[in-house]
Amino acid sequence: MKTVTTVAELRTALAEHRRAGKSIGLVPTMGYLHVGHMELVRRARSENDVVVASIFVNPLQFGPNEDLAKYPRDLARDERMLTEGGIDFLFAPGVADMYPRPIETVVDLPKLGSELEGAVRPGHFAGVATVVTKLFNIVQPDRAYFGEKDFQQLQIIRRMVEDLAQPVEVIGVPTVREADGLACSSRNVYLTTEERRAAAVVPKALDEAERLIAAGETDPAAVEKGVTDFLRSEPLARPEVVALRDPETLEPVSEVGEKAVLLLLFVRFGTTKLLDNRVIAPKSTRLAKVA
Ligand SMILES: Nc1ncnc2c1ncn2[C@@H]1O[C@H](COP(=O)(O)OP(=O)(O)OP(=O)(O)O)[C@@H](O)[C@H]1O
Ligand SMILES: CC(C)(CO)[C@@H](O)C(=O)[O-]
Ligand code: BAL
Repeated sequence: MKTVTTVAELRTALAEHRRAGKSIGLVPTMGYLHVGHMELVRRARSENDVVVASIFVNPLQFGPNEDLAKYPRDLARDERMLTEGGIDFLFAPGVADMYPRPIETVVDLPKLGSELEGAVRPGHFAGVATVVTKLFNIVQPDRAYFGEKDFQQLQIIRRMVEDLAQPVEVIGVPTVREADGLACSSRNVYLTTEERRAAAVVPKALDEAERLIAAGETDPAAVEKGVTDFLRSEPLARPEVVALRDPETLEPVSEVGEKAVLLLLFVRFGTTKLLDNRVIAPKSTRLAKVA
């Protein structure tokens, strides 16, 4: 694996492979890697001739009061993990490499990007869409890999690629979890021992939603309230988003049970924000599965 920090160097290295007709897979990350990231790497490795991972803690997607400065970083450890994962290039630019001048051009999805997590983090998804577009332009990958853990991000990137005809296949990878069900996340290291124990309530809240819907609840507001109450039964959990939505458009649903619905959670423990979600299958499929 070769670590590259400048746009020019990466472009030169990849041009040769592209000329030789090799397919290129991209795994964009902010580093401090864990087994969730490595699952993206494994998928990319199995589906492409050349694999590029990027590590860039993108200032554009952090709000003024967010954790940009303290975001966990360990490049040497990440390099070891990516070498083991068998990737070809690590693109690890500095801020001056990615943004030599303050950026004037922004990719924004004002509607999709301002809801749910976007309502709690104004401007976040414009920062994500802009940096992902720039990474796509630099790497020109055939395929790019994103985790379903960040479900809204994945749908925003899919929509951006469709709207702007970006020539990339976007691949969503299922969420990798810890033994107690908590989704692996770089920010889990911020949790105190007590908060980490308490955080197991988040995946359990997804089960609670399934239970309520399987028991016949069809009113989305009632399911959202049931899940919020369940989360609040854990004193350290502060639910900020508990929303049932259409999995593709992310729009509110009027009823649950007939169609697949997305449950999206954004829950704070102290200053740490945790995300999780589940697409809950329609009743008919669940019955079919039982039969
Ligand atoms: N548990 C996971 N399973 C699958 N993919 C994941 C998981 N965690 C992160 N990813 C994906 O890895 C990519 C890079 O994510 P990122 O570097 O922000 O890590 P993260 O663990 O989500 O960090 P944070 O704690 O800051 O949210 C994203 O596409 C993200 O969805
Ligand atoms: C996609 C991404 C690498 C863009 O900075 C980031 O939002 C992330 O790690 O999910
Ligand atoms: N994991 C998504 C990137 C972020 O929280 O900024």
